[in-house]
Amino acid sequence: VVNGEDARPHSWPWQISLQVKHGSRFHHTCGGTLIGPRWVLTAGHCIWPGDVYRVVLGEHDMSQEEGTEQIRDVLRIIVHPNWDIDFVAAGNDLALLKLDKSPIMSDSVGVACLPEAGEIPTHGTPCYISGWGNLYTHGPMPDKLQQALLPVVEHSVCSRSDWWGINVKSTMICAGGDVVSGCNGDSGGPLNCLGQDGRWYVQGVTSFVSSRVCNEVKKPTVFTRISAFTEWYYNNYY
Ligand SMILES: CC(C)C[C@H](NC(=O)[C@H](CCCC[NH3+])NC(=O)C(F)(F)F)C(=O)Nc1ccc(C(C)C)cc1
Repeated sequence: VVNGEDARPHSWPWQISLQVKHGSRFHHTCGGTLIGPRWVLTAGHCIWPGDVYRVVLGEHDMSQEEGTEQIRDVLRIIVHPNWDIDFVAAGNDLALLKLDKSPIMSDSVGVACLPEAGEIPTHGTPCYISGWGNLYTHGPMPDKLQQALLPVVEHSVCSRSDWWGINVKSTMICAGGDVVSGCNGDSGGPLNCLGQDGRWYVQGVTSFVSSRVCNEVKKPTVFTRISAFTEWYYNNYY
């Protein structure tokens, strides 16, 4: 997250760290959201065939053992059938991970609220991105979970030719601007938006930013719109 701040620990209890095994060690590669006791939603582009993953829940500071961390193995990975790493602009950048067993729910670990099918967050809805991604383009990863307020940019603006043009589809949400943005490593994490009922809903899964600079002017962060895939994840969730 570029130009964000340390999140209050465990204020986004559905935020997970997806970690990939290299040699004998695991390291953070993407964010994700706990959407059910044994199910995590992340980005399709976070998954590489043949890699071994694990999920860390209740994490805040990656450099400390805080006593709230819970580690789970990934039993099954279901990447959206229409995700294609060579056609990021087509969208469908989603994957479901089934955990070996449910984490223990607590103040630090909880399941996210998801939007109704087809719900579109309106222009200017307050949404926070959260993640352990780079603090700036090609910059370092933080130890503590970061967050930043990213107002929603409506599709009609985001799809202008000097913005994302045809690369942004109606199954995506744009949010943020030229100061705050997601960055590498935030992929797959949640876009947390305030609902009318005063609860936080995860409306998006962090998908892409400009390949030139994470917080490029007129290139807001682009998220997969979860409410466009309700049927897919319910059908795969058992
Ligand atoms: C150096 C990094 C920031 C490069 C940049 N990476 C990204 O945007 C990566 C993964 C993108 C999936 C495809 N590899 N996502 C992120 O960094 C995220 F913001 F989500 F955290 C990128 O490739 N961006 C990109 C790729 C394709 C498009 C097409 C839609 C034109 C647009 C942007």
